[in-house]
Amino acid sequence: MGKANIEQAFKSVLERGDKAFVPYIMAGDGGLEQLDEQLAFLEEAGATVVELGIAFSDPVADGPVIQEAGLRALENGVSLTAVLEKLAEGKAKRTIPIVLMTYMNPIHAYGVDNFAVACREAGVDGLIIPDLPLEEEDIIVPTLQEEEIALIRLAALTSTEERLREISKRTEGFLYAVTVTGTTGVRSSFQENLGAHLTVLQEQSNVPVLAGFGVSSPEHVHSLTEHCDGVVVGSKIVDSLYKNDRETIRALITSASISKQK
Ligand SMILES: O=P(O)(O)OC[C@@H](O)[C@@H](O)c1c[nH]c2ccccc12
Repeated sequence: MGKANIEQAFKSVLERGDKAFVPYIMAGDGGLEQLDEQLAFLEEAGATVVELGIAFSDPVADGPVIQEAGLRALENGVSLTAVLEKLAEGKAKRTIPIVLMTYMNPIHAYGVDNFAVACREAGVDGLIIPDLPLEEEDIIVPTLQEEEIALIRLAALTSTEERLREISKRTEGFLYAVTVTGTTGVRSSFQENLGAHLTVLQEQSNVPVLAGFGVSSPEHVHSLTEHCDGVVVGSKIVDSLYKNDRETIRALITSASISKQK
């Protein structure tokens, strides 16, 4: 359960020599009744952990593909409460760890302590909260620790060295190394010194380092995982799931699995 579940999932992938693959999907894109099947598909396709997004009216870090998926989810009437209920219902059927991605506003509306308890009851193992800076973490960290839920921190390319060290030290579950400046979404290439940046983060961090933002092809997965433990892929997965192009998703997930390609 919780943080330990995430740690175990990474451990077994990395110990067999594979890289970790974390797909991001928007909860309720296609209707919340699809969620259980979507999670089962990702688990069966070989994902390590799933990052599940909660639609929000003001998604500052999200690019166009994720924003549109969020609008579709909101049109389907999806809310944080509805997603947590759905996750709780399907909990016994899943083994793949779940990380929720939500902004602070819906958490405040829910009530911080109630939210942490509801996450545990729903089988949520970790959280990504992009608009929660290190300086404000105290409002939620103690209660997450009590419920043993990991808080995954984001390392930005623009952060100072000192800040990156602090983020690497504090993060739980994994370190989310953001590979580009700006919002989420497919990019054709990455900046030249990215490999060196990821290597520094790997050295500083006691947990796996995963690169995310702009990753959309097996080639990206191969080149990034030369410098880190795995990848997070959002827009490409969201787009492919919307088009029901499951083969593209399978191929992407398999590209992180070195043992399966031999
Ligand atoms: O879509 P991309 O470029 O593949 O990037 C992953 C990203 O979508 C996912 O991790 C995510 C969606 N919304 C976020 C907000 C902040 C940080 C990360 C995210």
